[in-house]
Amino acid sequence: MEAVAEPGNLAGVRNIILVLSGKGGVGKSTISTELALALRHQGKKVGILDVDLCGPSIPHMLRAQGKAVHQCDQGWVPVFVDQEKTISLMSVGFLLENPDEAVVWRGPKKHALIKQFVSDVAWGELDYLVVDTPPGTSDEHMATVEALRPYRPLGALVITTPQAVSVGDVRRELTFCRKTGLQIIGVIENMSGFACPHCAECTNVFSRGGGEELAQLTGVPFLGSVPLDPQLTRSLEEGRDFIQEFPKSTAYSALTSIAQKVLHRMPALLS
Ligand SMILES: Nc1ncnc2c1ncn2[C@@H]1O[C@H](COP(=O)(O)OP(=O)(O)OP(=O)(O)O)[C@@H](O)[C@H]1O
Ligand code: SF4
Repeated sequence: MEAVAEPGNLAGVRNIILVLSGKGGVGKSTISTELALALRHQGKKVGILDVDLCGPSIPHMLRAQGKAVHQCDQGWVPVFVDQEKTISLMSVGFLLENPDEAVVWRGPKKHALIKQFVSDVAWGELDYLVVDTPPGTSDEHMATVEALRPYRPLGALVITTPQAVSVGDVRRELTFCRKTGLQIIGVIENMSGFACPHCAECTNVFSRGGGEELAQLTGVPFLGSVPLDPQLTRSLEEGRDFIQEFPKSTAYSALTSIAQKVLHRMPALLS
């Protein structure tokens, strides 16, 4: 049986979720953020590790930009995004002098930071740690998976948009998971239709169902479709809690249903 290591700063973290996508801009950071908020609303304590070194957008989405990361005996203390301290966040965005400056580091420096993020953040007790990764399957993904592999349960959520070109990228992402021994929690289709802010109508701007079809073809669970919702875009822009503010929206139903499926699927990854 595979060894289960639970040392150091991840000792109090009960589940780790890696969020992956084949290409950029499909909503990986959006899903990471909203999943964390949805899990929090279901009473869970959640941490977010933003490993997207070149485009750390989560501090903005959670209105935490400009906050400072402090040091303690165990390493970095993550930033708490709410007063109740139910969501904590660590991002390279907190370490840059100018948050608009691009990270142009070479591979070894990126690897070192990822390793440090995995080992040196004092998360304390967490039900879920959501890890937002850069798009694709780069060296950074290898470094992240290698650093996190000893910790279980560890699973991957794969985000796609409905179009065939994005679905093709996801196929490569699933191959990456299989090759690196990463268990797949499921596939999520984002930007799946346009949810009208005035009525419940959902219009399929692009084709629909590519994510579900791919999940079926590859034997991976399909966790749900999240529509494009202008209220969600605005909430992310303004760093507001969409899950709290729009409980009647189609995107809310989709996101909370996905969070419940994740809660249900995680223990199964141990068996
Ligand atoms: N379901 C949705 N409804 C409305 N807006 C969305 C939705 N999903 C994503 N967006 C918007 O699309 C943009 C891209 O999303 P996001 O930054 O999450 O993508 P990403 O895959 O993380 O990108 P990157 O490749 O830069 O890491 C953001 O402005 C976000 O607000
Ligand atoms: S989506 Fe259709 S029904 Fe909804 S407000 Fe727009 S036009 Fe009206």
